[in-house]
Amino acid sequence: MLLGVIADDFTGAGDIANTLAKGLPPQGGLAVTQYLGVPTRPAAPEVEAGVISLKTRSIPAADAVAQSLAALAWLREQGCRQIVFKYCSTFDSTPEGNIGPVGEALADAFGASGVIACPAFPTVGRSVHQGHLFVHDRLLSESGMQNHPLTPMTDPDIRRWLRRQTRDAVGLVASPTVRAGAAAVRQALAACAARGETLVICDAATDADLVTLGEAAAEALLVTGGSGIAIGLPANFITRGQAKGVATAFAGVDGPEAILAGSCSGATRGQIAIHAAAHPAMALDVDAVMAGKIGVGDLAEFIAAHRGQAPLIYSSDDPAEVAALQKRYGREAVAGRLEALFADTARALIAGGVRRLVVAGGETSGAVAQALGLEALEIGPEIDPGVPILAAPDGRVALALKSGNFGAPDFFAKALAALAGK
Ligand SMILES: Nc1ncnc2c1ncn2[C@@H]1O[C@H](COP(=O)(O)OP(=O)(O)OP(=O)(O)O)[C@@H](O)[C@H]1O
Ligand SMILES: O=C(O)[C@@H](O)C(=O)CO
Repeated sequence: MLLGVIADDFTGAGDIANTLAKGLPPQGGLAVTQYLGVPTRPAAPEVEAGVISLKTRSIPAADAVAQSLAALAWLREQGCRQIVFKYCSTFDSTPEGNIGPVGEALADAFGASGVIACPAFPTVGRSVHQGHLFVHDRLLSESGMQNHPLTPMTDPDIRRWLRRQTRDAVGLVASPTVRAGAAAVRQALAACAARGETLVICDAATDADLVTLGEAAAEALLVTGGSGIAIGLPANFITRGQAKGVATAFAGVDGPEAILAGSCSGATRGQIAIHAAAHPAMALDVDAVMAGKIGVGDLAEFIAAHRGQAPLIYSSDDPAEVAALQKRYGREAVAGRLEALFADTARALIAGGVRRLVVAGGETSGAVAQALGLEALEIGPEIDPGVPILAAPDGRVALALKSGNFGAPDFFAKALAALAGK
């Protein structure tokens, strides 16, 4: 294994696995496997990039650090020459972490400083200008992310936001330097390192900027960022003759289907509205869930009753209703209960014969993927930017795990068709 990724959530892991598998024309990408948690066995010899999916975005910082270091240890045992710490393109974190604590702990493990930190993902509108993160033409803090149920993002100055989480000062490599090319970036990162800046926010507004950052990072032991930071990395290994450059393949999986949505993002709620207008959809009554009046049996029954019609179950609600529920029950309690319900339901559905499963939301997908106990997934073609098809190695089940903000308006129907190989 050449390249190892430590991802702080499951959909984010799929996102960067997709980027690494695609690579850039004409070279192509790497042979990628996504692992669910730290694997207990060595990687298969053909794997060139291994992406370890953790669920560390919203847990206490010390736990996130411990899990990330365990992932690092396994990836080093597999011989990785470079590690990427993948977090969200909207920099999802709290003032306590976990981007800062995990980033610095990984840097310490390598004795590294002047480490790139870049969440930019221009294909889906995330760009960094003078250290400020934008979602399309809105500052992060006015993009809807200020209402996120777990990690409300209220400061678009991600250098300042990250500094609240870190031990050391945070650097900035702004776009004039990035536009000056890889050598200028390397020089600026070295200057940051000399000033004691462990993590360095790097501007990027286009894929070309990310390719430059990737080129600048060719020899770096550690890189951190959103999936965009990986755009240029496969080429480094392929041009050096260390990796072959492969195209992804997927034959399709047919059979019963289900869609589960726990994401409350604007994008997911829009996708739910479009899907529910033409397909069976069950809106969860969260008060009834919290009271134990609705359980796995009810959800599994709904899916079974609508087999073949692309049935959807969702807990997603608008920010005001989410805030009211959180006030009533506590943020962690309601999130935990819903995630457990979706996870147990997914396990029951797969046991009952469902073979195509679409899940919306990173935390929700993490809970579901853990419950399914799949250790490794192969990366198939991209459904929409940032969302690949994921296939169980035995070819029995195919999954689409969608980050909250990703996907076209008709994503759910599109994903089920893609999982069937259509
Ligand atoms: N109606 C609701 N009220 C309160 N919390 C909810 C509700 N529905 C879902 N949740 C919780 O909100 C969280 C949503 O996070 P999740 O990561 O699944 O989606 P997301 O944040 O939109 O996606 P991503 O992390 O990929 O951007 C989950 O913990 C989920 O259980
Ligand atoms: O970077 C992103 O936006 C996604 O991969 C993600 O991590 C959302 O959970």
